[in-house]
Amino acid sequence: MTADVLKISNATKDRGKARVLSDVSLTVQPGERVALLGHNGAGKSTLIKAVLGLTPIGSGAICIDGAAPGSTKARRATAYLPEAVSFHPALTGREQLTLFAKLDGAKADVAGLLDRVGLSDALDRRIGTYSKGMRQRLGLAQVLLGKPAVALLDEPTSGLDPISRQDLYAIIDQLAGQGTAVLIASHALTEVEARTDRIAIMRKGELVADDTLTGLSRRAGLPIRLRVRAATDADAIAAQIGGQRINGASVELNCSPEDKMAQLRRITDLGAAVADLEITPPKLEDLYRHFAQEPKEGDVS
Ligand SMILES: Nc1ncnc2c1ncn2[C@@H]1O[C@H](COP(=O)(O)OP(=O)(O)OP(=O)(O)O)[C@@H](O)[C@H]1O
Repeated sequence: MTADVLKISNATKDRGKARVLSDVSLTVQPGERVALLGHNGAGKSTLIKAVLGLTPIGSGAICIDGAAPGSTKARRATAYLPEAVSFHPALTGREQLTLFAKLDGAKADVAGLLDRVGLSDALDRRIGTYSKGMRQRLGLAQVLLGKPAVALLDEPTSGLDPISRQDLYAIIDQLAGQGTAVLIASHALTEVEARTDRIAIMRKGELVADDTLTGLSRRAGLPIRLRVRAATDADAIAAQIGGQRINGASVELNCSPEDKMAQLRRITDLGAAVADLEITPPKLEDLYRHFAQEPKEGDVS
């Protein structure tokens, strides 16, 4: 089993009378990409700041590659990309990254790194002329530079166009591929659904879910949608399997995760009467709504 390179155990923090972190335990392993989700004010930034050693926790423990937050070892092992990363506008991308490499004491292939993040055409341009997406890419080049054990990325794709977002996630994949444990705080559910290994959801300072998409689906028990396209007679299919006719040719029905296989067997028993079958599991958006929203009175969790 791989060791957890980031280990947060029962972290609790109060700000005045408000509990902003409540018994939060979360681990990230080398090469793992974990999404940290939650409504505004749920405590994501506070947790990241605590890992960076910028704000102390009241009780519990945080361990980064075996070291305490804020210690020299932890700081060397951690890279952080804030939501709106800023650099010296008068420096070029190459100069800025060379400066970081010197500060880091690392021998770096600066031009190669800038090429990796798609900035090879802009390496000798002043950062003041960069777009937001270019600055984010430069920020990720800085993260890649240190080969960190842990990378904390706060809304890394906010304000970027769709292609830049995809590029950024490709770079994040490279980062994880080199063994970095990546924690991504985000509100972009569709992106993290496709590009992370595990989803952690915070609600009012508590970690209310921490699992793979499949695990979250199972726990939430939200229905799976089956859409059956009839070869000729949709009414006959609806009569046999139930569900609703949604157009001339298809029938749609929802089933629980436990009933899925039984339903599929009933559908395949219909043989050539079925032309096609689509299975749609709950989307992260539905799962997020399920876990991040406050339970209503009478709900059983
Ligand atoms: N410096 C501060 N002083 C007092 N309270 C703060 C401070 N920073 C954050 N808080 C409070 O701590 C709680 C958690 O805030 P935090 O910024 O961690 O949430 P978040 O999940 O990162 O939200 P967002 O998605 O809006 O960035 C909120 O109630 C917030 O008002």
